[in-house]
Formats: sequence, C-alpha cells, structure tokens
Amino acid sequence: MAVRYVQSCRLPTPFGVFDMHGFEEPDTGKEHIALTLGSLEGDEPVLARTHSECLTGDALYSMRCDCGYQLEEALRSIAREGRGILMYLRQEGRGIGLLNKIRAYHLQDQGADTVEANEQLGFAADLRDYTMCKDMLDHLGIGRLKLMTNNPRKVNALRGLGIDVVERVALHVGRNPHNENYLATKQSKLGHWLETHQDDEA
Ligand SMILES: Nc1nc2c(ncn2[C@@H]2O[C@H](COP(=O)(O)OP(=O)(O)OP(=O)(O)O)[C@@H](O)[C@H]2O)c(=O)[nH]1
Ligand SMILES: [Zn+2]
Repeated sequence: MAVRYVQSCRLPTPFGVFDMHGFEEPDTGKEHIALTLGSLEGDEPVLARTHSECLTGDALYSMRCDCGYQLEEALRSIAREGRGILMYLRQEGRGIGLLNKIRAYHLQDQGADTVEANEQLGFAADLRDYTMCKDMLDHLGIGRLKLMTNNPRKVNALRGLGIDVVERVALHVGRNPHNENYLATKQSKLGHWLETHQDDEA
C-alpha cells in the first residue's frame, strides 16, 4: 500500500462543490488529495485528472508552464460533466521538489531547457511515481478512467499499475509567450502530445 486513507470533507469551489479525500504515504508522510464530484459508482468511465503539484503555476499564477491553466480546465470539465475525479499529487517539480525546481528554473533562465536543467542538477528528467493513484482509486471504487492529459508516460504508468485508462482526453490550454519553449521541449524530449489538432494516440 502506497497511501492510506485519512478523512474526507466538502470543498466548495467556483466550479462546483467537490468532496475532498485526504491520503497519506505512511513511509514518507507525504500527503495527497483527491477531489471528486458526483456519483462515481458503476462501469461508466470516470473523467479524471492526475495533477502533479506545481506551486508556482497552481497557486502563484506562473506563466512559465501550463499547470495552473490545466488545473482550472480540469476542474471546469469535471463540473461540466457532473462527475469526475482530480488527484492532486504532491510531487512538485516532476518529483525534485520546490527548491530544486527553483534551481532548475535558474538554469533555464540562463539557457538550459527543462530537461537539461534537471540533468545538470543530477536528476532524471522525470522522477514521478504514480503508485498512490491505484490506492486512491481503489479506495473510491473507481476502475475505469477517461484521463485528461497530454503526457504519454502518465498514461503508460497508470496502465502499468492496472488502472483501466479507456480514453485519453487532450488538455491543451495556457500556451503563452513565456511557456512556448517549455512546451516545445515537453513535446520534443518528453513526448507530450501537444499538437493543436484533436489527436487520439492513446
Ligand atoms: N523539474 C521541473 N519541473 C517542472 C518544470 N515545469 C513544471 N514542472 C513540474 O512538472 C509537473 C507537471 O508536469 P507536466 O509535464 O507539465 O505535466 P504532466 O502532468 O506530466 O502532463 P499533463 O498531464 O499533460 O499535464 C509539476 O510537478 C510541475 O511542478 C520545470 O521546468 N522543471
Ligand atoms: Zn507548472
């Protein structure tokens, strides 16, 4: 077991009133949450987002990345659908942590791309592990997902954990002059599906 369930409460947002479920990694003390909306029972796939923490984008309006825009769009889409889940995973900076992300951004300010910056700091490009998602989904009784992501590694990682990703929903929002290079590197080096047309690779 990667995480254990702790407690749930209501979470009113501008998009709708979600239920917030708290989970804890016993080994590390790391805390993760899931926001759910509507009835999740039954075989009908659930609209889902696994969102990795990005303090700068999610809370501080940073335009260096697309995270904050994706978070808002995912919550809006779930509210529109009336049913869904957003797992908010505490794996800041693709797993290197906030202060290392600032170190990486400093290198990027001097010309490195997002992958080179991680490597110059001695980290792999992406250190994330999604094992906690399986426990969270099992706890909530969710088996089948329509996953909002542009990241093929995320789809593969979840499928590798036995999670049935039946559909991949593109999440193309927030492109701006400050994240143009970052998005280009995600596409060329990390393999993200970022074409503007509706693609259906997954
Ligand atoms: N190390 C590092 N992490 C970053 C950088 N920019 C954003 N992040 C982190 O990257 C994570 C989001 O990863 P993305 O690749 O944008 O998105 P994803 O979640 O893998 O893919 P999508 O589902 O398509 O959004 C968050 O944890 C951010 O904090 C960066 O330049 N360097
Ligand atoms: Zn971000």
